[in-house]
Amino acid sequence: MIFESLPTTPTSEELLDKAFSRAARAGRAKQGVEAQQSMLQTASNILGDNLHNVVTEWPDFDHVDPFYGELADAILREEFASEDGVDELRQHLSELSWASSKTHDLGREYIGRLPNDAEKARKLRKQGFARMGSVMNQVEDDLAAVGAARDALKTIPDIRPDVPTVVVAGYPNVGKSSFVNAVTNANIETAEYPFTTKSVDIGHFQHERVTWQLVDTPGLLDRPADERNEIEDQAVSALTHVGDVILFFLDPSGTCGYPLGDQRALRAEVADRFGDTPLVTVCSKTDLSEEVEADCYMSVENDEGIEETLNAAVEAAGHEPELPFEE
Ligand SMILES: Nc1nc2c(ncn2[C@@H]2O[C@H](COP(=O)(O)OP(=O)(O)OP(=O)(O)O)[C@@H](O)[C@H]2O)c(=O)[nH]1
Repeated sequence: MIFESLPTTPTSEELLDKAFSRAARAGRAKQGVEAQQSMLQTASNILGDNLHNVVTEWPDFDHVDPFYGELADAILREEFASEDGVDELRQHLSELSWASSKTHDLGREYIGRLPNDAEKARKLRKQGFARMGSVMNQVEDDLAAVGAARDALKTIPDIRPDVPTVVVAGYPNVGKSSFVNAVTNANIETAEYPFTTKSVDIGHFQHERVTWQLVDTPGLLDRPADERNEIEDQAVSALTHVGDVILFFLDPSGTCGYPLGDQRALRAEVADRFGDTPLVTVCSKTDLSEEVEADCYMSVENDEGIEETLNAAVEAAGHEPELPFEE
């Protein structure tokens, strides 16, 4: 997952400690003005390079897969408590970019101004350090925000946008997880969305030597849109980028507790939200009730129709990917 490899972001204080202690060590190895020069060089390099690294470790959001882009935006809007998610992160990163150049420049500037007198040089070096310290104070909040963003995004559910994906939807208790468990041999990873108590269950199944993802999203695609908050809604929007087909569960048995009319209304809403993504309706729990109109029929209880349901979903997705996905 793209945000997984982001290293911990240092704080301003940590960077200053590191820069000044290394500088002191470098200074001790030299004498007089040279010692001051070496200290300025070391401190500005450490600050400038580390800040630069913090910035360049981030992917370019213009080229991030839309699933991750949109999900990251939702998570960051929550994290920053602001309308701007990724845009706000970009602003913090550009402040850090500025600070990176500024600390490098200050190093150069003060080295250029060092007088020949060792004591005067020491005073000027101290002044240079104070200015670097003030730059770091200015970006303290930016570093903290970038660090918080990194911590929040690190836990994004590990859904792979490049793997063909069946998204499961339908009201609670209609049999979604029983089906997902049945086809994935209960080999399910559960990941929490970092911004909500909602989780996502990701399983895999093989179809003609191709690995597919099966994604269930309890709390998101199992209720009407007006019960989702704005950020949950954006998570749904992110899901529209990964789903190759929606498998919608209709449970006519009455055991799930939702009338068929409500279930059909949810289906219409989900279909609408996913736009051109094909939707396959599966009538579940056929051992319990009369069948209603659907594309396929299934009873996990009787182990009937499971393979057919998978085949219908894969066929509706309408494409076989070129490369099998290896774990
Ligand atoms: N008789 C019968 N019961 C089923 C079948 N499939 C699922 N169930 C039962 O229906 C209940 C709900 O099934 P789940 O698979 O948990 O439903 P879900 O849609 O994943 O529900 P949430 O996890 O709450 O979203 C469970 O008690 C299952 O054992 C079936 O084919 N026949």
